[in-house]
Amino acid sequence: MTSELPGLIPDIAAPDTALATRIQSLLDSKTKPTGSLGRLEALAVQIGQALGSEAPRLAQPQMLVCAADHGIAAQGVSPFPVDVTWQMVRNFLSGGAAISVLARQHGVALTVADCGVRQPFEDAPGLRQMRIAAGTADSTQGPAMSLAQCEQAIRNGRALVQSLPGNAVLLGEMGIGNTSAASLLLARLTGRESGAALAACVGRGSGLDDAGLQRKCETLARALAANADARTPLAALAALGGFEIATLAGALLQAASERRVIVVDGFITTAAALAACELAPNARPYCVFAHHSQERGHTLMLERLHAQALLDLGLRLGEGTGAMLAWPLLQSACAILNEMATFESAQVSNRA
Ligand SMILES: O=C(O)c1ccc[n+]([C@@H]2O[C@H](COP(=O)([O-])O)[C@@H](O)[C@H]2O)c1
Ligand SMILES: Cc1cc2nc[nH]c2cc1C
Repeated sequence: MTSELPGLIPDIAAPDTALATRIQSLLDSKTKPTGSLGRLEALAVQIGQALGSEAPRLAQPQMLVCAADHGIAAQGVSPFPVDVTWQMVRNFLSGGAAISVLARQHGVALTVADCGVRQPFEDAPGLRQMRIAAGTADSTQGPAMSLAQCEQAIRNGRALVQSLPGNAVLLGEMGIGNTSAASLLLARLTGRESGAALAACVGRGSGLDDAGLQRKCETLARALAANADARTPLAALAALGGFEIATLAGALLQAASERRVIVVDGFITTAAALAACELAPNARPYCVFAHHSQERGHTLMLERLHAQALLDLGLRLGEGTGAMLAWPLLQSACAILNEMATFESAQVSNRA
């Protein structure tokens, strides 16, 4: 916890281990060999623990996609033009993007937040205006955000979740250049700042070729050098992150403080979770990591968070698509816990 910033980081309840034990016993009483539902059982325990109930019911899940632009994109670290962020947000809102389709398929409400896309948006249903600036500054030249901007983004994310109903949030993002910001956070927060160690944090993002990847690594090394003094989690988030990443970190912290279940999408959303959990380690048990992204560095990020992702589908889209695809597993975990018969109630013999 960062004590010098009163009110920025909410109090988050530590997980109730006695409750976890009770939920596991309940699962063990169901009509199945002990442990035979594998990781679905651990998921049921985690959801019950987060929601504080032996009979957890997921209610009014909210898909939140945070979007912003990145100054570092000017260095040619993405194969796509910056305008794609703005264009894709419009696509989210008009219902044609992958996340729009999947959220609709699963009956999950979709909210898109403009946290700092270069070009502003007119008001639209489903859009929250939370822009801090027209993209971050280029982190190869100095901090991407001021500390004040970063704090504002965290507060915006907290307010956003506070305004949404339900007890589960699914988090996703959009932002050309944001795999660079996420890799920079991974590199700084895990001390992998040069050579092969840095290269292990950096991937092809939305589709760089070999030469592009090489250039991206060199660019990120310059950004780390230009922000060598940003070493605390908050300073690193400000100097190397992005408006959408900081907003997501705030959203996650607020959701954890309200004991909501949090479904974390891919590489960039996990970077937000990494920063949030460095700021408030108690947030970690509320996070379900939806999928293992193809982006290089995600494995290291998940390791740092002691997390095993639910799915491994070779996804590298972002937007929250992996979180949305994992959602039915959370629903199944709750259904198992709430609806399965026990050996006793179904009069099934339990072992010889
Ligand atoms: O979520 C992921 O794991 C993921 C991996 C690679 C790329 N993306 C998406 O691609 C965009 C960033 O890619 P780039 O190459 O512009 O840094 C951004 O909009 C992300 O949502 C997302
Ligand atoms: C087209 C496109 C869609 C995306 N969705 C999330 N990130 C994206 C990046 C691109 C380039």
